[in-house]
Amino acid sequence: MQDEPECCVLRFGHRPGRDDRMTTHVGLTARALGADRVILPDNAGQSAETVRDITDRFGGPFEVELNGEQRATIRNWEGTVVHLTMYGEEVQTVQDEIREVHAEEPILIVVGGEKVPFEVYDHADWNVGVTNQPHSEVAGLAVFLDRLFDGAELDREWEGGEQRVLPMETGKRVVSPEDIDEDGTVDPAAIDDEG
Ligand SMILES: C[S@@+](CC[C@H](N)C(=O)[O-])C[C@H]1O[C@@H](n2cnc3c(N)ncnc32)[C@H](O)[C@@H]1O
Repeated sequence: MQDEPECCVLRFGHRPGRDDRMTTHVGLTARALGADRVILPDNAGQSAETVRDITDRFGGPFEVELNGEQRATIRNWEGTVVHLTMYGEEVQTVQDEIREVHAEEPILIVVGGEKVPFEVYDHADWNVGVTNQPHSEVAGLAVFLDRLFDGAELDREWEGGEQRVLPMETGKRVVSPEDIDEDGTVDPAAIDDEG
């Protein structure tokens, strides 16, 4: 997040068609929950477009990169590499140590799709399990980011974009960022009820 060393998510592997929604959701979850960048495989162009479009509409900063050299990106990462896997160490055991290291250096969080090769396990500084049960890369990423940022990502401020959602008990309210004062007050005339 802002004012910290970079947090980047790498989606390892992508099967066009079958993985489209999952890969898109990895990108959207990375953006929403505090990462600065997502690296998607170069055959995931449609997912990249969707995540960029959401960033344009709802704000950033957040970078989306397409990169076919995934193994090299992991190997050459200058910082800490965390690989999320059901076979890894318990997140609750290693989260404090990873948070301390991330305060000093960039972190690359690798999530798989299809089978992840052993060299990724071998190269990672930490292989981390969000439980040791099989589930999904999106769920694992969400829990891990929340543990990494200790909940601070929920209060993140967004810059730019075209719209902000106003949280409310019932219904949907969306305004333009320009209609929100620095103290968070919203111009009542700007409120656009969407039903
Ligand atoms: C559906 S799994 C498929 C894993 C694949 N069959 C393999 O053996 O490498 C896709 C991804 O979800 C993530 N994942 C699944 N369960 C997880 C868990 N318990 N903790 C952390 N990540 C998990 C991992 O990143 C994994 O690569």
